[in-house]
This record gives sequence, C-alpha cells and structure tokens, in this order.
Amino acid sequence: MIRGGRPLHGEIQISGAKNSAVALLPAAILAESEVTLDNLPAISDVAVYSEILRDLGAKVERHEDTMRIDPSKLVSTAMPNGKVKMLRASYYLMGALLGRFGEAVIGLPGGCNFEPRPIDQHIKGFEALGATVTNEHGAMRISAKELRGAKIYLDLVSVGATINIMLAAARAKGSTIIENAAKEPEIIDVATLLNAMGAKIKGAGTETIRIEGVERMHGCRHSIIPDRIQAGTYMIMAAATRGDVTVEGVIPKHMEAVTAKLREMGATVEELDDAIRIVGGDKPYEAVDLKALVYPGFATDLQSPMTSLLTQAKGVSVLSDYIYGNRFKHVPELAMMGANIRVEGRSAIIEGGPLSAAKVHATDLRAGAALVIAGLTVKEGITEVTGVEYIDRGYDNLVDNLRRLGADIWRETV
Ligand SMILES: CC(=O)N[C@H]1[C@@H](OP(=O)(O)OP(=O)(O)OC[C@H]2O[C@@H](n3ccc(=O)[nH]c3=O)[C@H](O)[C@@H]2O)O[C@H](CO)[C@@H](O)[C@@H]1O
Ligand SMILES: C=C(OP(=O)(O)O)C(=O)O
Repeated sequence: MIRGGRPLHGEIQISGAKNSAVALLPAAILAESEVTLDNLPAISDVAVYSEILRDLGAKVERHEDTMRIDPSKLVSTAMPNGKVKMLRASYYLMGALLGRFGEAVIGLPGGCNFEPRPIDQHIKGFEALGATVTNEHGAMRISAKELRGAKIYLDLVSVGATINIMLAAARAKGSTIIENAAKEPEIIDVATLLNAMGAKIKGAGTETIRIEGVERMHGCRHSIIPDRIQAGTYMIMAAATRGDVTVEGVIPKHMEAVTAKLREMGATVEELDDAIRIVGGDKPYEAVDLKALVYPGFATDLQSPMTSLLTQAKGVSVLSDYIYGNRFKHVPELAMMGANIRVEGRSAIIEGGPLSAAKVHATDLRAGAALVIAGLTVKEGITEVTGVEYIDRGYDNLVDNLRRLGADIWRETV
C-alpha cells in the first residue's frame, strides 16, 4: 500500500546482488570443503536456493548476511520437480552438478515468467564438453563419463549459458574457451569465487573466457558484489519522487547506463567512490529513448522500473528491450493508473503524464518494482500493489528501506 507524492530523502545501503548470489550458491558445490559467502541479500530466491542445497545434502548455515556452505557430503540427487521450479537460476545446478559428479537431473527452471526463456545454448555447451543431454518429461538429464574441455562459440550473448558452461568446465579435463561470452559483472563475480576455490579461469568480463580444468576444488571465503539492479531501482525511485538520495555501497561503474539516462532526462547524478547521489530537482524531465541490451548496455531488469519513471517525463519516450522483447506485463497495470503507453513489437511508446492511484498486480519481480515506483509518484490516494511475493524474490526490506527514505508505504497481509 503506497500513499505517494513524497520525495525520498536520505541514504540507502545496497545489499549483495541477487543475480550473483543465485549463481554463487550452486558454484559453491563444486568445492569439497566449506565455502563462506558474505554480503548475501535477504531475499526469497536465496532462501529457496539454500533449501535446495540442503535437500542435496549440503550443510548450510546462515548468520545475518554470511552463509557457510559445506558441500562435502552432497550427492547428485535427481530434482525433477519441487523447489527448482520456483527459480530461474536453478538451471545453474546443471553445470555445477555436472562439473562435480558428471551427472545431473534438474527440472526445467521457473522464475519470472515474462516470456519463454530457452536454454539451448547451455545445452550446446554441455554437449560440447562431452555430456549427453535428454529431456525426460520436463526434466533435463545430463551426464558425462568424462567432461573434456572444448571451444564453444555462443550463438547469442547469454549470462546464464556463460555461467553454466564455466561451472561445468571448471572441473573438466583440459581447456575450454567460451567465445561470444556475456560480460556482466555477475560473471566476473562467479569467476572470482571459482578461482578462489582453485579453478583456473581467465578473461571473465570479456567476450573470450578461458578455463583450464582442475581435478579438485576447495573451500574459500568470498564477498558478493553489490546489486546493481536494486541500486538502479533506488536511483530511479529517487528521480521519480524528485528526491535527494545517496545510494551507498555500489560500484558506480556498474551503474553507468542508468546514470547516463537519468542525466539525459535532467536529474542530477553525482558519482562518489562507492556511492551515487541522485537529486531529482523540479525542472520537467525530458523524454528519452532507451534500449535494453547486454552489459554494459542498459539492463533489461531495469527496463520496467524505467518505464514508470518515463511516465513522469514531458513528451514521448521510446523504450525498447532487445533481451526480452515481450517484457511488458507491467504496461497494462500502469495503464490502470492512467499511464499512456502503447506497446509495438519490442518497444513501449510512453507519453508522459501524471498517474493516479489504483489497485494493480505485480506479475513478476521487476514489474512489481515498476508498480511501486509508479505508486510513489501518485499525489493523491492509495495505490495497492498485489503479487508482492515476486518483489521479495529480489529486493530485501523494500518497505522498511523506503519508509526510512520518507515514503508512506506499508504492507498488509490479506
Ligand atoms: C543479457 C542479459 O541481460 N541477461 C539478463 C537475463 O539473464 P538470463 O540468464 O535470463 O538471460 P540470458 O542472458 O541467458 O539470455 C539473453 C537472451 O538470450 C536468449 N537465450 C538465452 C540462453 C539460451 O540458451 N538461449 C537463448 O535464446 C534469452 O531468451 C534472452 O533473449 O536475465 C537475468 C535475470 O533477469 C539478468 O540478470 C541478466 O542480466
Ligand atoms: C527476472 C529476474 O530474475 P530471474 O531471471 O531470476 O527470474 C530478474 O532478476 O529481474
């Protein structure tokens, strides 16, 4: 429930990245002794993932934002259904179990269902490493007598496939080269953890990643990078409410695409060492065009939040998503709040104007964040957002954080 119209003010500390955490947790099972992860976000995806690791036989202990994972007794149990269906990133168990045990049976992933999310490039990678992959009633059975390094050219740039192949190849025999690899910061984070566990990976963050397989991997301690999508969401919220917010504990370099767009619209964005300050000001925002692309382009995960902000600009903005061209389930909900948005192909054409309070429903994680942003801009009445369990997948303490920044927002259990 949001009573909007209040500018956000103050500081907000950003937690570790969801999209790293959900890859680092399965990566940890490649080790044969304890891995400690620091700066873990308190989100439901992490809670579900740690349950899955426990079900597989790992010892998992969490204390505040630190988790200790002892995978020494873990075995490769078939998981065709159940919790793996609650997460998109459960597909990383395929690469991790394959790397450690040479076999995995994992149900096709769930997660946010904004459009089909194929895994053909992951499978192509596993097969290139010598695995046999079959689909058994919706679960992938992947097995290999011996994984052997290979040269793999990805047909398209995929974060998921790049990480999954790294996980399997880390313990393959010989060297693997991934060409046309994704360059997202989360990929560097996974490679950093794997190297600390004894892997030999070079080039993460560039389009060519080289992996020299190792026989065994061991425990280590690793701190997760800050969540650039949560950070971007708070930056957009600050701008949308014409506030003055310092987003702390971020890597400003990761935020460049957002920073550039907010400046283009007319907000003031100041980059500090590990923080970014956003001042909305009171001049009308300019409409801008924006394309969601692979990193370092504008992140698809911030496309929906940005749609809400662009309803506050003067004129017509065109926002196109080149990663997920149908990721517009937030648009009909924003329309219920009075937004003037037309979807054409992979683009949303947004004509700025004030929004009004309504009852709206979140259909996925970032759509939920977009509706909260919209609600924060509404000057009169109460906006009711349902489906907030999606928001819990990726934002920790969103309501408390926003209340501390001065928002009038609360949660009701119906
Ligand atoms: C490039 C990109 O922005 N990726 C985002 C995407 O990752 P996610 O891992 O979901 O997506 P990928 O990066 O793997 O996929 C990028 C594109 O390639 C396609 N594809 C992917 C794999 C495959 O085997 N076949 C295939 O066709 C996808 O449909 C998509 O159009 O969502 C994550 C969670 O929201 C974000 O953290 C990632 O930053
Ligand atoms: C869609 C997202 O998550 P997932 O891919 O885990 O469903 C997201 O982080 O925006």
